[in-house]
Amino acid sequence: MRRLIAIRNLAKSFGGLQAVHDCSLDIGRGTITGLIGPNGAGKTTLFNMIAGALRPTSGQILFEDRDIAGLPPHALFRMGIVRTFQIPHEFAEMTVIENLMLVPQAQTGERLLASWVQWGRVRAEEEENRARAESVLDFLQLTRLRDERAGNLSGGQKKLLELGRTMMTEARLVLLDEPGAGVNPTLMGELAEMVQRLNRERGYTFCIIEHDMDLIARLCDPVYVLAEGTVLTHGRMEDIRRDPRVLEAYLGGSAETAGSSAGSRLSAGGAA
Ligand SMILES: Nc1ncnc2c1ncn2[C@@H]1O[C@H](COP(=O)(O)OP(=O)(O)OP(=O)(O)O)[C@@H](O)[C@H]1O
Repeated sequence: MRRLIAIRNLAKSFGGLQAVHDCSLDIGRGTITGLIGPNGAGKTTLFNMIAGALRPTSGQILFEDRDIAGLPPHALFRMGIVRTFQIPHEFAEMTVIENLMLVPQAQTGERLLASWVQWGRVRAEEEENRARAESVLDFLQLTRLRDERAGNLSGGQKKLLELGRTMMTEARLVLLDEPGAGVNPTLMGELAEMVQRLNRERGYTFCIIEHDMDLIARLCDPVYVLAEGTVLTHGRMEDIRRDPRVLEAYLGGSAETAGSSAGSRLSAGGAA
């Protein structure tokens, strides 16, 4: 498997707290890689560093062998690293299709002078953009909601729209932050299917943080387990579920936080 991302000895401290340390992992090209771990394990901090929202204290993030650690989000976006958020950030007053058409960067139409002197080209770009947005809606089976205000969508539909927004870019690596949070089981199934199709048919590589272990088991291979800021183990979910060190990490985490049953989180049918 060729690597798309190689993280080497990554660390991030907040004052005296080492949120991530000695963290090394690979994201293979064309994989759907999962990232799990108890609360406070450092998953979001790691995502923030890959997406450029946080500058690492030390270590490397190699994207196709180029060190991208510390590059700003817009530079990473241009390279095809796209992050979607736990809370979808649609423009509520705009329609679904308008939300999609907003995404492409640096269109000719956004440059005032160009819009005066290159009117034909601007029109052509806009038509191309609209056609792409229509095909995204078709792919996500959201065409019936094309002219709906995005603010009126359900939580799960907003997540599909968020996935659609990544499809309007030249995404190479999509970082999905808890796609399953707050989504009903039917839409969860649709979302999972879309991720699989984007992976299979469009060659997107995904890295997913998720507390729903069934969703992780369904989608991800490999799965990395983070605990106390570093990689505890990685492998297939069915092996990870049986790993006593993983159970131990979750038991420790749950004792400090929610107090829920760590065993049931990891067993089939349980969410963290
Ligand atoms: N901006 C920050 N300033 C100070 N401490 C932070 C900051 N962000 C995260 N931390 C701390 O870093 C540690 C790792 O947090 P992080 O959010 O990365 O964990 P997580 O695995 O994503 O947890 P969860 O599953 O609960 O979202 C925690 O102890 C957290 O309190």
